[in-house]
Amino acid sequence: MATSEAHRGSAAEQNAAEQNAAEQNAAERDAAALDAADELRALRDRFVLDDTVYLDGNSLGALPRAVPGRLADVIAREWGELRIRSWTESGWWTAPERVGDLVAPLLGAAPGQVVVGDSTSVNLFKALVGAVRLAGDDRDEIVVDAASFPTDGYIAGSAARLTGRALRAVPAAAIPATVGPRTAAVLVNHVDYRTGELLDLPGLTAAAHAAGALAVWDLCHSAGALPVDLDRHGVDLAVGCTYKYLNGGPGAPAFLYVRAAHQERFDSPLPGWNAHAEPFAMAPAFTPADGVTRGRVGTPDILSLLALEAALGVWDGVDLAAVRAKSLALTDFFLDRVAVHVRPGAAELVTPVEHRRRGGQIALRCADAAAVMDRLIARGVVGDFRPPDLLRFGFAPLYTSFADAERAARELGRALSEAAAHP
Ligand SMILES: Cc1ncc(COP(=O)(O)O)c(C=O)c1O
Ligand SMILES: Nc1ccccc1C(=O)C[C@H](N)C(=O)O
Repeated sequence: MATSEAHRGSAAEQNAAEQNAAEQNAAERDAAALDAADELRALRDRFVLDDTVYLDGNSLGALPRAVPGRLADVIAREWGELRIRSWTESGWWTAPERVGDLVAPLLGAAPGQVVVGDSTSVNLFKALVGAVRLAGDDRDEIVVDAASFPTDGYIAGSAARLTGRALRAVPAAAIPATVGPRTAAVLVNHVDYRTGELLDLPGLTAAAHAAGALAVWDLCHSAGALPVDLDRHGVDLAVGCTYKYLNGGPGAPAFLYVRAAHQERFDSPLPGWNAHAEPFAMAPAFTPADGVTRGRVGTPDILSLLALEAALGVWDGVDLAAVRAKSLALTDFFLDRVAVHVRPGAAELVTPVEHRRRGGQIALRCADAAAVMDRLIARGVVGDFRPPDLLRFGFAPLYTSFADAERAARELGRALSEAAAHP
């Protein structure tokens, strides 16, 4: 009897294993079919990738193939041979505006409104103090989304102290009810770096405007991940980094958008000589340059800036609506596969399911998230951990495949089971 029960047990196990294998094959076929139908799939070849499933492009984008050769040329020829002549002959001096105009279409901005340079943090400072000055003296508070990336809150705090304004940090949902006749500027992150929630840029911008305030947006997690349409929605000022979905490389310079209508009155709190109308006149008095150039500060970081310029070549001929459609399809597929591979209760989804509220990443909450992510990375799937308990998975649509999403979900299920078995 014991033998026949053991026999029945192993037959049931074998059955389950066969069913799992069949389900797995079907999932891999589904992923392959989705990849075959993906109109962006050829773009993956524009990047240097390996066998790793790389889902951290929302922190550091992958390396575009065109960058190493271009950077080698900048170093050997433009710097090594032309030296100082390159400021004019190689177009170094005007690169911040030129590269800004390459970023602009990805933000839904007409030319002449985006300049590239400095870090996001520095540009946040310029944008916020600039916004307060544009708003005028009778407005004495800055409103900030309390869930912002920390640097936004820190810089807003300093901008408030320096300009003598109060800082009010409130949840994004409370912004429309918070803004009023005292509000100078509102600072919001377009996509929450933790939860991946996409905030309502048109609605919150309109709410700020209805109160007579300026809307300042941090686009770090949306630029290159989805259409932004700054011009169409009347955004006043915006900033964002270029090392995530724009693949500019570690520490790549950030961008600053100043709406054309505000440029004449935009008064930067960091008016370095590069922001001067005639920098080479080296005049003792400051006269701001026309246009978005007045958002510049000092000498641009040429190597990083030109690496970014080369990296932006991957966007040639790419339709942002197709990027967004693929991003949503990838994250939907990943969630479907997580439901299959992850034991119920082992991880909780914190990213909104609705498309209109989702950016380009998925975040899951689980116990021992840091250790789970370490296990997952050891299994060849790179996401990241954000304290206290989040696993983040960024799906950069230009180089992430549906097969990657399937493998990531499968390995996640294993990493979670392993972590539960060996706490
Ligand atoms: C929303 C947001 N703002 C700002 C930053 C960073 O700013 P910085 O480029 O100055 O490091 C990040 C990520 O690093 C971010 O996610
Ligand atoms: N710039 C970095 C440098 C080193 C490590 C991470 C970053 C990030 O960009 C973090 C990102 N902003 C985040 O949303 O977590």
